[in-house]
Amino acid sequence: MTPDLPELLNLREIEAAACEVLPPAAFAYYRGGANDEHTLRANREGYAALKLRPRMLVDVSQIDTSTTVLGVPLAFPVGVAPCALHGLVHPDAEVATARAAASVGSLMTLSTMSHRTIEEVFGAAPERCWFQLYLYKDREVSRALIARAEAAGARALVLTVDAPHLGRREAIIRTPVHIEPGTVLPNIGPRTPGREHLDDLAYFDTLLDPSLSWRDLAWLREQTRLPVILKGLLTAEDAALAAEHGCHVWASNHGGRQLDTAVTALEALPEMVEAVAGRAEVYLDGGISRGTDVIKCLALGARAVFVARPVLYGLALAGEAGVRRTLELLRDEVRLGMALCGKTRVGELGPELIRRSQ
Ligand SMILES: Cc1cc2nc3c(=O)[nH]c(=O)nc-3n(C[C@H](O)[C@H](O)[C@H](O)COP(=O)(O)O)c2cc1C
Ligand SMILES: CC(C)CC(=O)C(=O)O
Repeated sequence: MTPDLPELLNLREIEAAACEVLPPAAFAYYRGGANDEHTLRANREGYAALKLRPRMLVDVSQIDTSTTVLGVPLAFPVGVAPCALHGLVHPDAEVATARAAASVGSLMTLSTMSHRTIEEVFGAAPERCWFQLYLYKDREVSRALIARAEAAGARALVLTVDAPHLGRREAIIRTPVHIEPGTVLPNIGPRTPGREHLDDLAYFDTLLDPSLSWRDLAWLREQTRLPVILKGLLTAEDAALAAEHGCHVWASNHGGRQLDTAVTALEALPEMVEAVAGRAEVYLDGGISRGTDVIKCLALGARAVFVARPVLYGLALAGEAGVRRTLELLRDEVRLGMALCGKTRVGELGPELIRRSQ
């Protein structure tokens, strides 16, 4: 029997409980990483290797975990990363996630590959949504999505740049994702004739534009006035280029789902923050499951972090309430962790808080 939400004391327990109830194809799709899953594991393991240097005898009777991301106020420095196909595990899909995020003062990044429409999701979390864009070969379809996201109130556009093709996720080769016949995936348009035999992710792969390059950012700028964030960068070189192109930076290896053995975003963060040199905001995702993970990322220069799988697991367990429980656990852990580090505001989290283990 699935335990009640209050009995699940941390994100790992939420994951374990969700994995018991997930349908096999959703489990394979949500959990999996690319190839041998080295990067997937490294994402999690990296946080424990970084040791904290807490300060004592600081008045921590008042802790303020709030911050802003591109002007959006966050009650704590954690947002929801874009994830495709929330509807595999809950009928309210991305609407439930958006509501939960808004209810705790977080932020929802809506994936291009969603079950629910941009307007439905953004309506559930006004002023608290970003739109994640996968650029299609068919620019006209992408242009229309950008216009709709902007009209519906998106506060930023997140262009995913680490997936010219989908990585090789062997779990979903074995157990492919097939959406129920008759289900409309609102942002992918009708099937291209001749591609009907493909499963939904293999089909999505055929829509992506592998020619996407820095030159396309000029086209993107012409389509929108929204701030643009490049998601999936992992080097100082690319972070510097992003800032030169007027974009913000989202350090990520896509949850170990793209290039296996790629560096972790946590490892890459210090060089990226240095390269950006304050010209852009820098965010991070990958493997976050504890408040101390969040604190370490902020100490190394991230403005905020994002979580993907933990949110999907909360959704699978209990819809909106499950996502809320996931985010509340992180929020409370961030607050306690800051107090135990002797820090009262996120602005006080700096590199002196971290000691690298030998
Ligand atoms: C099931 C699933 C679907 C995802 N879908 C998207 C997506 O549509 N767009 C995107 O940019 N990233 C997508 N990602 C990557 C996440 O945004 C994130 O970068 C990654 O999962 C790392 O976070 P995590 O370790 O908290 O899962 C997806 C990840 C998962 C697990
Ligand atoms: C539709 C997919 C390409 C979503 C994705 O980014 C992922 O599965 O990692």
